[in-house]
Amino acid sequence: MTLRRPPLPRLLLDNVSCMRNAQQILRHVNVSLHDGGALVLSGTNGSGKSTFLRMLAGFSRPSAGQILWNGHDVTQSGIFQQYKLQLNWLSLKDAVKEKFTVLDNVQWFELLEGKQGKSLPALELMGLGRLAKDKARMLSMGQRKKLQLARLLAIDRPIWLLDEPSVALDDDGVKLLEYIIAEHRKKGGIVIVATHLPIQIEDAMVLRLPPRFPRRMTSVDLLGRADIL
Ligand SMILES: Nc1ncnc2c1ncn2[C@@H]1O[C@H](COP(=O)(O)OP(=O)(O)OP(=O)(O)O)[C@@H](O)[C@H]1O
Repeated sequence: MTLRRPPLPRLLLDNVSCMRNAQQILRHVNVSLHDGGALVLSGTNGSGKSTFLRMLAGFSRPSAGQILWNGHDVTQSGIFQQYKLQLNWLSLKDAVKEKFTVLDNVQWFELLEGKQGKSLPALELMGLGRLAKDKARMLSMGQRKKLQLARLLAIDRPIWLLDEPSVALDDDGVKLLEYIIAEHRKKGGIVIVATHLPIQIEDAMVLRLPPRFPRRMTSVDLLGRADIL
């Protein structure tokens, strides 16, 4: 009888800690995600959800531990180049160009990705098909969020990092978000969502970050306080 090794997790956080502005935000986090997996980061304002996502996106490094993609440390430069091409990042800054049409705002990202043909179907799925030719400045906040979600679908990368994806969406919009997340996972995609709002994601791991409290000022803070210098 041959013993098969279990498959490596696609993404593994191995005892990861993270600092921001000289304060510890995450301590010794261990998470393993296989294809089709989902992780929900919850917690109060300022608890570190966005910091966690930024670290996964490579904007900062863990202060301890490792983030492994297919078993490789993502902070190694050769690996990082490949890893970042797996990521689809939805942030609170929507990067919507108001003078461009709604369609151009999605198609531009798709073209940068070397892809074509998915932007209009993605906008239609998100209920923005009829606004495709309108200038993006005409969109409401919820519609702008749907435009961002259409970009996720058009770019179509495997690991979604979503920072507060349901903010500004109405109930039907949230259901649509939950639907596209479920469909992405069915195709083997991984989804990591930071949110303080309820969201239905089947079998998702939930990591609740503890609240953070005001702390003593650091030298970094003091340098930024002109009033006390
Ligand atoms: N640009 C920054 N520079 C330094 N510190 C920051 C910066 N942005 C946030 N922080 C600090 O990092 C900590 C975590 O913030 P973060 O934005 O990750 O929290 P969050 O859980 O995403 O909050 P929210 O629910 O309000 O979006 C907070 O204490 C915050 O003050």
